[in-house]
Amino acid sequence: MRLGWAWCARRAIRQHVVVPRRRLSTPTATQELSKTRNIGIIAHIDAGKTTTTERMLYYSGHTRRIGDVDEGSTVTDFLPAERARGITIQSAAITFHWPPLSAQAAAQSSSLPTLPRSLSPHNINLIDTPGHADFTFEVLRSLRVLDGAVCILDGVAGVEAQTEKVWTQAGHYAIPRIIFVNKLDRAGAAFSRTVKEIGVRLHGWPAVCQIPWWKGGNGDFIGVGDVINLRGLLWEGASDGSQIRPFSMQDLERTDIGFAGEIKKARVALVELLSEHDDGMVELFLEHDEDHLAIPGIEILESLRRAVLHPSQTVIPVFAGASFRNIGVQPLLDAVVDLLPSAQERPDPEISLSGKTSTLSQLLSGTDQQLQVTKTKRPGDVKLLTACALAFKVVNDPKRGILVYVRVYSGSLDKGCILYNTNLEVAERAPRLLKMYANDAVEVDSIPSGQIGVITGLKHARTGDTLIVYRGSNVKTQPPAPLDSLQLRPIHVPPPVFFTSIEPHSLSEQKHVMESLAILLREDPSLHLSVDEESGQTHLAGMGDLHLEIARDRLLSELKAKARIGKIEIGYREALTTPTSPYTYMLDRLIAGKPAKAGITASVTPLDELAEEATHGNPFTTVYKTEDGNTISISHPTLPKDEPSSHKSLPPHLSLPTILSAIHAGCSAALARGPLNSYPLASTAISIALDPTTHIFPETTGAALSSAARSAVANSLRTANETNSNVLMEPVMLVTVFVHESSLGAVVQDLSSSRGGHVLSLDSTSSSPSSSNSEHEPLRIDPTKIYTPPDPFSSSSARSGEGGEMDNQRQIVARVPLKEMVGYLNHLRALTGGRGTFVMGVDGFERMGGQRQKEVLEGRG
Ligand SMILES: Nc1nc2c(ncn2[C@@H]2O[C@H](COP(=O)(O)OP(=O)(O)OP(=O)(O)O)[C@@H](O)[C@H]2O)c(=O)[nH]1
Repeated sequence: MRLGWAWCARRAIRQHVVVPRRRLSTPTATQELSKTRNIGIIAHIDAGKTTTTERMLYYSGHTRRIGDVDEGSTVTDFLPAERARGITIQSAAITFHWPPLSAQAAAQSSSLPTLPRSLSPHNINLIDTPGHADFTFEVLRSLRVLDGAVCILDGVAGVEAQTEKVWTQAGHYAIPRIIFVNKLDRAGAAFSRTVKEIGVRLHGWPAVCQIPWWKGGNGDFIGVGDVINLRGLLWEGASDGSQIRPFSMQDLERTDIGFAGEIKKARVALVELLSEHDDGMVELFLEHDEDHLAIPGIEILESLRRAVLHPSQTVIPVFAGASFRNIGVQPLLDAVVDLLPSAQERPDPEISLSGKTSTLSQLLSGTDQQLQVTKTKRPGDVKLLTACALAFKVVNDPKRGILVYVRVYSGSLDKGCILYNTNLEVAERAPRLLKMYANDAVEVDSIPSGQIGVITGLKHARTGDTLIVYRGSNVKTQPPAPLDSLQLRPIHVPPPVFFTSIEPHSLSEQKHVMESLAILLREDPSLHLSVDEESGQTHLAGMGDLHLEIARDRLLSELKAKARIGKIEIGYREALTTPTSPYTYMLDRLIAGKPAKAGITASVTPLDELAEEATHGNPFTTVYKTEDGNTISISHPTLPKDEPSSHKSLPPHLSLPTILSAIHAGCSAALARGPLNSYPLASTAISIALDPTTHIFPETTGAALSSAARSAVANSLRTANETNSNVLMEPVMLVTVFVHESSLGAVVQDLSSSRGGHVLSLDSTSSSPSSSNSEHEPLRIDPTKIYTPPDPFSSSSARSGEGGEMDNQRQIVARVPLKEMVGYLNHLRALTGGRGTFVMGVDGFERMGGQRQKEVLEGRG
């Protein structure tokens, strides 16, 4: 027997064939979408994502040597900061083919289910995602553009906390997933236990598609048993893992009868499992006289595929390997092609338009009832849309400048097209389009729907922005409403909880420092920058201390900014305790050499959500919400929003939208710095009462209104602080800790007594906070009902499989102040003998106790 991919990869590698660039750049427009896989690799930090990706690139013939994470020579971890730390920080998107293009000759058909899809070359767009909790938003942003995912688990550590978190997030996006249990060569590796954990902690039925092959039953890890095709695959000979020797069941029965028997058991279990989830498999089973072993491998593959593509995926195909030893990667690539969907097979992307949500195809076909209502005035306008894409990653490449990675969802982005950015409300031309092959780029003329590519030369687009092309577009004009508000898959980024100060070494360095910061912010919108005009201080805020550490390193080393960076501190917030009376600020001075005049009447109150709800939908009131749970409510009783023709009291150069956005900007600036200790305000409601007869003059400009709003709000906040003294709020985290039962008491005691946390629940690991809060209850699976092959090393492993320690795993969910969680991992490890893990996310801001507030205000916090 000869394996198609093994043969092709071997030939490509033997001849040192790096597939010619021009061939790779075959116009993507002509490539069949059905032969494209947009996939991501998700996992816990250090599970082996980068190591596996390097092998994928090598076997696809794309690289000539296998990069090594430990040597810092990988293709995907290409930022110096990533290489230095050996971790992935930024998602890199790479395109390659599997099987290699040279396998074309071996392919006879790929669309018919009589042969596996993996016999003919497919275009794989691979997004490598970071594993560290501080980079959760990197992961979320990547998830939005994926059509499928490979989750890599460390076969020693099993399912880890971060994996569970990302897995659940991927589930919310309904992304079909398969699992690769990696590192099976390591001492303590336990495949069986890991498979059971998949069932219990990832809430799905593991479909064991491969079982590990240990030499002599308990020796080195040498290959896998292929349960789908009933054979053994032995990696031998070449050290690069390119030579794989297949063993038929007959061969195995002669040489390793125990292993052959286990493959058969696994096959029976696989068919039984599929029969419970796929009617097609029941029919096949009956057709083949109820003989589990007689069903052809291709039929098993098709049944698995149907189960994986089911919208609420409950069957999780599991594969085995050790990437570092070059074992298992080629069949994993086959599984990507065979089991994960093409863009055509994915549900329509979610959009929001004029604040309503719908899907892209409903919008394009005009079938969405909700949207019909909002666009009644000009229903034809959405038909002007010719292409729609999401900028999912911005990377500053030292050689090529700013690269904007996009996923196209409809139409085609053509070289030179004019893109309208609906987030930033600017239009810009796309001068060059590229396809990225790791560090290599190939210029293309277009990026069609369903594909991932790169635009260079854009000046504005940031990570997360929606880019549209419409008929009649022009760099100077906006698209007609409602197209101008179209947003693809919007995500919510919670407020930053750490910050640091940045001070350029000298005035002459300031420009470069600010430009470098602007690059960082374009790349990563979960970083926030605030410049305080009064003190001249610049603050950079982020989601975690590592997040800011990496930003700092990149700023200084990579972008060569010359600045002093302060220590990383917790981002506290300020809040009011009582409301203020309305305060009017009248501005009358020169701005940029011209007379400017404007008035603003503002009052500030602790946020009352009910009152805010009551104003919703009122044409005489405009409400903005800011990220820290503040609201800015502007009442304009003589200026109805939907009747601009009645705004006769306004000077001709001012429109209501200009006025509102200027006031919004001024209020936001005032909220960024509170009077108590210069922290931003949270849970504060600003009310502005706008009366054109007393606040707007012929000399009123947007800048004047903004400045007046800022002063009015800042004065109100100061008054509140002087009379009633404002309070500090601190970030509180929702923490989920996974521990063995024996450590439960100590960990709970530590969280609730020493760290001032509130334990919300104690549970077995079969429920998670994120899923239990959701409308869909997670599937609870009895681990004794999951098939697994025996673990030869189970007695020496840290956790046992069948029942055993896994049943004694406990999950603690608690709310704990962030300050108490700094450095918690080391403490948890000490309390749990190294076995406890945790994940956390911001749950909100809470008022601090008097003593703690005093400590922070005195600089001891
Ligand atoms: N023994 C063994 N070690 C492995 C295997 N795969 C990866 N490693 C090692 O595990 C460590 C982490 O591997 P990476 O590939 O960087 O893991 P990662 O998941 O990309 O990590 P992040 O980028 O930080 O999220 C490295 O030291 C690898 O050499 C394997 O199959 N066996």
